[in-house]
Amino acid sequence: MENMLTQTAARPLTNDNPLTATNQPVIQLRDIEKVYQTKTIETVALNRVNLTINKGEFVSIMGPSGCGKSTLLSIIGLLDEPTSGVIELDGRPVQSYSDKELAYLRNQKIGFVFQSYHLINDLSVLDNVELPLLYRSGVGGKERRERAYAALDKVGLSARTNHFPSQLSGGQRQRVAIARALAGRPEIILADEPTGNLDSVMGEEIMDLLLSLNQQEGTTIVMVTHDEQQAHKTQRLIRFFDGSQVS
Ligand SMILES: Nc1ncnc2c1ncn2[C@@H]1O[C@H](COP(=O)(O)OP(=O)(O)OP(=O)(O)O)[C@@H](O)[C@H]1O
Repeated sequence: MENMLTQTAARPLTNDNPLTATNQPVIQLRDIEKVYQTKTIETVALNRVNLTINKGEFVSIMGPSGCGKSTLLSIIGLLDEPTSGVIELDGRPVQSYSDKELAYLRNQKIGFVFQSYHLINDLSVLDNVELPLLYRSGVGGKERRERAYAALDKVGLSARTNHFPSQLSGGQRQRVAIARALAGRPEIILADEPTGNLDSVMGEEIMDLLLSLNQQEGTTIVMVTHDEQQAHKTQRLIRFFDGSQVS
């Protein structure tokens, strides 16, 4: 593997670049409830969840199928709204942000990585990584390309920029998806079972990459996983059951 993040030199330690978790809350959930109502059934997906995640933390979330993990990530990532409760980002309730500020948070502060990669098969690796930057004001063509190359270099895929997703292994595809998130320079990465489709060797590689991002760049990571071993590599393991945090 060429030039993985794990092999790059750590950046100097500054307030913006902590090498370990800080005591500064970046995400706070207060009494979050999410109720899905269909014609026939009401499902309480999240039941009064209270959670604080500090800047620079790597937190994993585990729990049985249907206990609300993906709902929690969607709400933290501002893709979905809670039925009640307050979310604070950087100490400020999300409700107090303007639409413009919310769009900024969604697009720039937070990066998403999904189990099924969500790559576009007709686009090259480089174009996949550049794509979200097209929707960013203030990022011109030259900078887009530079950021995409840099992100692909970080995940060890600089030799694959002209490949298409179908020409890559599952682990490589997930690395492209991580590079796509990194090109946006997010402070927070929300990863929903990022190794769920991978065999154990490739899963380890992706996990090492996420650990390096957290340790070397200070990126806050919240990861849903079914893998106990991987969860134990993170700084904190939160268990959910039936919409509530149990430990
Ligand atoms: N759009 C929706 N409409 C109705 N019910 C929903 C909706 N999305 C999720 N649910 C329900 O909310 C509960 C929590 O779902 P969620 O996807 O958050 O669970 P999960 O822990 O991520 O599960 P898995 O591990 O299987 O992915 C489940 O009972 C699910 O059926």
